[in-house]
Order: sequence, then structure tokens, then C-alpha cells
Amino acid sequence: VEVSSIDALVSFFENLSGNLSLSKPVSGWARDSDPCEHNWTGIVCFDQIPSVKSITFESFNLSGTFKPDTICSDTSLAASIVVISLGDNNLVGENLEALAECKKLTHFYVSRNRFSGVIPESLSHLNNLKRLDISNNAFSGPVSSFPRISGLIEFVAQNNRLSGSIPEFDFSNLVNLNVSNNDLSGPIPPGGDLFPAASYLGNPGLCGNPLPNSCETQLPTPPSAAQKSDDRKKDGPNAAEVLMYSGYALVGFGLFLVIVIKLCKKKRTKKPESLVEEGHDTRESKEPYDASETLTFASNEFRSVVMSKSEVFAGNSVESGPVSSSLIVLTSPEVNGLRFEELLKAPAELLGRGKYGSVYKVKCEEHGMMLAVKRIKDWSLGSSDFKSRMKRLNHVKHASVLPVVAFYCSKQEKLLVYEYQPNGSLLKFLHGMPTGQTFDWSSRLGVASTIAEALAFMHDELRQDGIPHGNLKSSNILFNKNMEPCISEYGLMTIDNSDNSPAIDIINNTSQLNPDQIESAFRADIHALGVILLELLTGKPPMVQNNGMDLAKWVVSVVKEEWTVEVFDRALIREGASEERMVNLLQIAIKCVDRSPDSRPSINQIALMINNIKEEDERSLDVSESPFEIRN
Ligand SMILES: Nc1ncnc2c1ncn2[C@@H]1O[C@H](COP(=O)(O)OP(=O)(O)OP(=O)(O)O)[C@@H](O)[C@H]1O
Repeated sequence: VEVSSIDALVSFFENLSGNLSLSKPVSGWARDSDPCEHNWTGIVCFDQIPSVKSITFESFNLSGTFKPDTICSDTSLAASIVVISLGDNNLVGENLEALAECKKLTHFYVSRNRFSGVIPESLSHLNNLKRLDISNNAFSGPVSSFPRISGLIEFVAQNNRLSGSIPEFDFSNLVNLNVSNNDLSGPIPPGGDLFPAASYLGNPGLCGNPLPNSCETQLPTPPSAAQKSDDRKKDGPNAAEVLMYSGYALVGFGLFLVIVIKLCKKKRTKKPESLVEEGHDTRESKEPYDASETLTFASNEFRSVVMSKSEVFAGNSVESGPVSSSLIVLTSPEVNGLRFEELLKAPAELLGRGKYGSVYKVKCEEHGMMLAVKRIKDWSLGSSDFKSRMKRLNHVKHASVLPVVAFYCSKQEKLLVYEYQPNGSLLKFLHGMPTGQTFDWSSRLGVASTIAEALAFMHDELRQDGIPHGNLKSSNILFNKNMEPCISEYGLMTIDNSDNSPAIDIINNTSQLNPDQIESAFRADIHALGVILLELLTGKPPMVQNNGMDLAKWVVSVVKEEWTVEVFDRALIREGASEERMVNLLQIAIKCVDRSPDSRPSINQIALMINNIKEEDERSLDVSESPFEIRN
């Protein structure tokens, strides 16, 4: 990087940092070092050329002044910087119009700072700008001419003091718009109703679709107050008022419904939770109940009901046949001899409810073990099919696939017992990390490679039996006590219809499936793996994004040139993860989520490709395989 650019960057940071102490350590940012060679904190450079691509300081407690002229008047920085991301600090801005010189800028994020004043008109000359987030500041004045920027896809400006009307954005191009809680007024321009009311709420002067207040009540020159009340007395409410009041009535009714539903739910949760179906729980529903989620299962009556109606097995082998009062204990020597009564008596805590049942954390004092018990509802697989599936799964072991250690099966109940995994799921890791902690690239790549390898093994072993995972997703990837990822619930659930293929209920219909259907069930696992890879790369949850697409559809819709700035998790960019390898992994993920199941690669090809990327990454970093790292 040129000396003049280094000088410019250092002055920029001096202005930015202010007097308060920073909340995170910062290295580099000295005139005798190079931002690209010496990995300055917050700087990411291009892979091929030594020039600065992005400057990111989020939540650093920066309390100085953002002066874009210091960097944007340097020609080489102005020609290279694409991302400036300074959210969640205490910054004020000065000479913001100079930002227009950073012509390559695609992302500008300064939310949650103390910026004030009018947004300079010159910023609308940033022709490459894609995403702008100036929310939670004190910007005032008009929204400027941002709509002129044809490629703008995100305009997030809520919680400021912006006034005037909303300009005519090309709404069909926007993926995200939020101007709520400002002082904007007038009608929402045509096409603005593509966004929900929440994007506009909190601007008393705004009217029109999707807000409940129609513009007819506001647009005509308002008559004097006296005249208005006279008119009203004479004519009763006009059409616009009727519309407005019915809008209010609807909103009121909706709120009423929500409250009623919540109250009902509350009542229901006050009923005791238990691992047995309602009809078989012999406890009186009037019984007082501790509303905490810690539950003690079952009275003697309950046990006798379940026991009398069920087949209960014991021993290390399913073949050993029924023995009273124990579960079928399959694998773990630690839980050998675990008895059903023990499970029922142990205190349990609800971990969560999924689509197919609830999972409880159960503490078995006698065995000194923490277990996770999944109670499955609506599973119509007959007992003998269920047992033979368990038996088959019990013979296929992989270190990264969590085994069922015991199970219980009656007509009414199916319980699956796992060892409790103390470190949560990948879903939680990716989408529920406390701010400031990052899940670094090599760990993500490690997770991808471990899961792909384990899935390849399971598919190979269980293809003949027609047993795919069936419900692979990030909440079913759990971290064990060594922070190693493992696949949970292999082969137990119905196939999730995530790739829009005709729903196949593997569990209920295995025997009736033809080979093509079985093959497409395995291909659905590949789709699911692709979604997990996308979650790892984007840091985004798999559900519908705010543009109405799910994660896979959204990523596929982004053109390759935009991957770096649009798709990849900003934490990875910030960390300086290799763009080339992220692109390679993304290409694999995109193949996995191909709409046509036949075009998806085989699991063995995928495992190999991911492993190659991982090896390359390890070579380049010269880091020996470390299990996992969370950095503050
Ligand atoms: N063995 C385990 N150890 C620790 N936590 C677990 C274990 N098994 C499941 N969980 C956690 O319990 C919660 C509920 O799990 P569950 O499988 O019911 O939900 P889900 O995966 O969202 O839905 P489903 O699998 O029914 O589609 C999840 O947060 C999951 O990560």
C-alpha cells in the first residue's frame, strides 16, 4: 500500500478513535506498518492486489469523528474501498459530502452512532452503492436523491429525524427498506406497498398503502376545525374516515386476538409437562404446578399406565427381547441398566419443541448422566418397524454422528434417548452468538468438512436400507464437550420438504417407496447440507429472508460479482478469510441446493471437495488442526 495511503489511513483512524478507550484491541494503524501485509485490525485487502477493500470497526466504542475526506481524497484508497462499516459506536460525522469521492463504495454502514445534520446530496452520486444503513442516528432533512442510485438494494434509515416526502425509489429493486420513526410526510410513493407497514410506521405525516391511514383524509386542503366538526355533524363519517376507523378496528381486533391467544397459551403451559400423551397422564389437571420448566415426571399411577400398555426392553442388544422395566439401551456403557422409571422420575427441563416433538434435558442422578430425551409425536411407524430401524442404525457408527443410546417404544409413546450435548447447536452458534464473539472461518470450514464426511459415511452404509437423515439442519448439528460437531437425529424423522420436492414421508412409507423416491430422499439430504453450508458462509438463518426468498433462493439470485459484498458473512470478510476458498465453498453449496435433485453432486464428491478446501486452508495458514476457536 502506498505511503500516502498509509498516512491517510492513520489520520483517519486518529480522528475516529476519540478519547475514550476502545472496547476491543486494535493492532497496526501505524505509519511504519502496512495495512495489507500486517493485517491491521478492521482492514481487509484484496486477495490479488495489495489495496484496501474494506474498513470495518463495529462496536469498538469509537468516540471521535468520521472524516471521510481523509481517506476519500487519497486517489488509490478512493479507487479501492468498497465497504465502510462503523456501526454501533459513538461517532459524529464531519464533511460527509467528501464520501462521494470514494466512488467504489458499495456498502456504507454507520447505524447506532451520533451522526446529525442533513444527508449530503452528493452521496447520491455514489453510483456503486448497494447498501446504506444510517439508522439510529440524528440525521435530519430530506432523504436526498438516493433513488437515483440504480443499484441500491438496501436503504435502512429508521430512528432518525428525516423529514419531507419519501422519494420514488425503484421499490422492486430494493431488498430492504426501513424509514420508520422519522418525520416523513405525504403519500407513500407507488410501489412502496411492496414493503410492510413496519417499514414506515412512526412517521405521523405519512399515509397510503401499506399504512392503515389513507391519504384521502390528509391530502385535500384541510377545512377549518370548526367547519370540519360541522360537516361531520351534518354528514356523519365520510368514506375515508370509515376506512380509517375500520383500519383501527381491525388492528384493535388483531391485538385482542393476539392477547387472547397468548393468555390461552399461558394457561396451557401451566399444565404439567410430561413425556406422556395428555390422555395417559393420570395427574389431575387441577394439580398445582410450578411454572418453571423444570419438571419431575410421573406418578406411580402414570408409570403403571405406561408400563402396562407397553413393551419395555433391556440389555445391550435389541435382539435380547423384552425384559421388564428397562429401556432398550443400545450403545453407551454408561447408561447400561438405565431404567425407564429412573428416566421418568428424573427432573427434566424442556430444551425445545421442534416440528416432530419435544426434547427434554433429563438428569439421571443414579447414572450421573445428563441425557436428552426426544419425545416424538404423531409417529405412525409401527413398533416393529421402529425397532428394526433402531437396530439397523445401532450397527452404523460414526464418531461424528450422535447415536441413540436408548429408546422406548409403546403404542402411545416413542422416546429416544441421547447423551446431552452441552455446547448447543450450530443454529445457536451461528445465529445466537453474543455480540463481539465470532465463529471463525477455519472453524466453520472444519464443521462443514466433518458433517459432509459423516454424512457420506452414513449414506454409504444406509443407502441399501433406504435410510437417509431426513431432517438435516443446523439445529440438528450439535457440539459435544470438546466442541466437535456431530450430526444428531440421523434417520429418525420424516423427510423435510425443504427443496420443494413432493413430500416423502420416509418413516411412514419406507416399505412403499420405490428406488427413485429413496434416491430423491437421499438427494434431499444433499440439499439440506447445502443450506447448512450457506448458513456457515452467510451467517444468515435458513428461513425466509425479508425479500420473501429463503436463504438458498436468495443466494442463488445474487450474481457472482456481488458475492463478496452481498453474500459472505461480514465477520468472515472482517477476519480476512480467503475469498477464493469462500467462493469455492459457496460454489459447492450452490450445486447442493440445485432445484433439480439429479444435478446435485454426490455426497462423496462433496466431502472430497470440502476436504480439499480445508487442506488448502490449513496449508495456507500453516495451522495445525485445532478444534475450535471463539474469539472476542
Ligand atoms: N442431545 C442433545 N443435547 C443437547 N441439546 C439437544 C440435543 N438434542 C436436541 N437438542 C436441542 O433441543 C432443542 C429441540 O430439539 P428438536 O430436535 O425438538 O428441535 P428442532 O431440531 O428445531 O426440530 P425437529 O428436529 O423436531 O425438526 C434444539 O435446540 C436442539 O438443538
